[in-house]
Amino acid sequence: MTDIKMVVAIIRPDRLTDVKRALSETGAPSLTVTDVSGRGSQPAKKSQWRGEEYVVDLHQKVKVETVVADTPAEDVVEAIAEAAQTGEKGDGKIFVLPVEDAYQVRTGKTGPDAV
Ligand SMILES: Nc1ncnc2c1ncn2[C@@H]1O[C@H](COP(=O)(O)OP(=O)(O)OP(=O)(O)O)[C@@H](O)[C@H]1O
Repeated sequence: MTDIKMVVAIIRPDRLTDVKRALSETGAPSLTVTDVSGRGSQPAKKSQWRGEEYVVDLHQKVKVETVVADTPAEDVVEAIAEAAQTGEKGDGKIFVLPVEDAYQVRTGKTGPDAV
């Protein structure tokens, strides 16, 4: 049976348009996008509010979740990485997770056919 994988990418918000395009071109156009904030090795920023200095250590990012069955997860990772990279700290990370099963609400299909 075909493996189902979820590729979770945390990327810069301004790379989203290019990442969406890259995913479509790779044959994996379906995705879920969430605004998130997070922390990696990107340094904290100092800001001021009403004269008080404070540290912003959580950065605005976008989480892109793509579940694939027929398209290899490695291709999805490569497409996202290429489209999301600027070379600066904070470009993000990509994780690949196994997916137990899938269910298509409209048709009742399950497994890879539902993806
Ligand atoms: N180990 C992790 N677990 C969960 N989320 C992470 C992890 N590493 C990074 N992230 C998420 O990815 C975002 C971007 O990470 P960032 O690019 O700063 O990390 P890095 O890959 O460690 O460093 P850099 O690419 O800057 O050298 C973080 O703000 C966070 O949301």
